[in-house]
Amino acid sequence: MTAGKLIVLTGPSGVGKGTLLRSLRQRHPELCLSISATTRQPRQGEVDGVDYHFLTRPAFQDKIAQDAFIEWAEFAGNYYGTPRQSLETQMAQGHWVILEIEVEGARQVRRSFPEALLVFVHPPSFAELERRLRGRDRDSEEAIQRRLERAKEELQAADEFDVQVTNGVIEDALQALEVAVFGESKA
Ligand SMILES: Nc1nc2c(ncn2[C@@H]2O[C@H](COP(=O)(O)OP(=O)(O)O)[C@@H](O)[C@H]2O)c(=O)[nH]1
Ligand SMILES: Nc1ncnc2c1ncn2[C@@H]1O[C@H](COP(=O)(O)OP(=O)(O)O)[C@@H](O)[C@H]1O
Repeated sequence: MTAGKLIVLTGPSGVGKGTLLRSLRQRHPELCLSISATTRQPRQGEVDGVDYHFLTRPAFQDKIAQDAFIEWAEFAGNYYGTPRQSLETQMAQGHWVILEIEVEGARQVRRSFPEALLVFVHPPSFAELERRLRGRDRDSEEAIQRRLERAKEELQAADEFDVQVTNGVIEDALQALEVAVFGESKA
């Protein structure tokens, strides 16, 4: 069995990580996406076990105690973590696995998996980040404010990562991401 590759996509909430990953996986269906656990309430249309594994805080804390996450972090008042077992199974099968996680979790992955490829996504400007967060109309004003506060810190950490991509024109960002992951673009 060959070990797979681990790729981390990080950057502020609302920058377009999820959007980029959806497009990347349309072009490269062989890429596996890790499904995170969270204590956040499901948004309308989100499905347990598909978008996230939705857990109560005590259940999440039990899993922390059992060392069931390869990384976890608190973000905007909720816990988020990457389940260890499914990731290790996919990697052992030789799959390439992508994590879409915030910066603190990405730092933990760097420590545990130094060979992982870590990609940081920038917004074209802070004003555009705010516009995207508001435009998707999914979070309360309080949740948006917490994401924007956190974004300021996260943007300062960009230099810690292997590759930095700016998500201005989506096609350009996708191409840069493809080059980072595969060494070439299909576009
Ligand atoms: N550390 C960590 N962060 C995660 C994980 N899953 C999601 N996140 C990040 O948590 C933040 C909030 O996620 P979410 O509430 O779904 O909001 P959204 O990404 O802005 O739509 C985002 O930056 C996600 O990338 C995880 O397993 N671990
Ligand atoms: N390159 C882009 N140009 C304009 N809008 C974008 C771009 N990428 C993403 N968006 C929009 O920005 C919002 C946030 O994107 P999303 O993928 O949910 O971000 P994240 O997963 O990083 O929180 C969505 O409404 C999405 O359609």
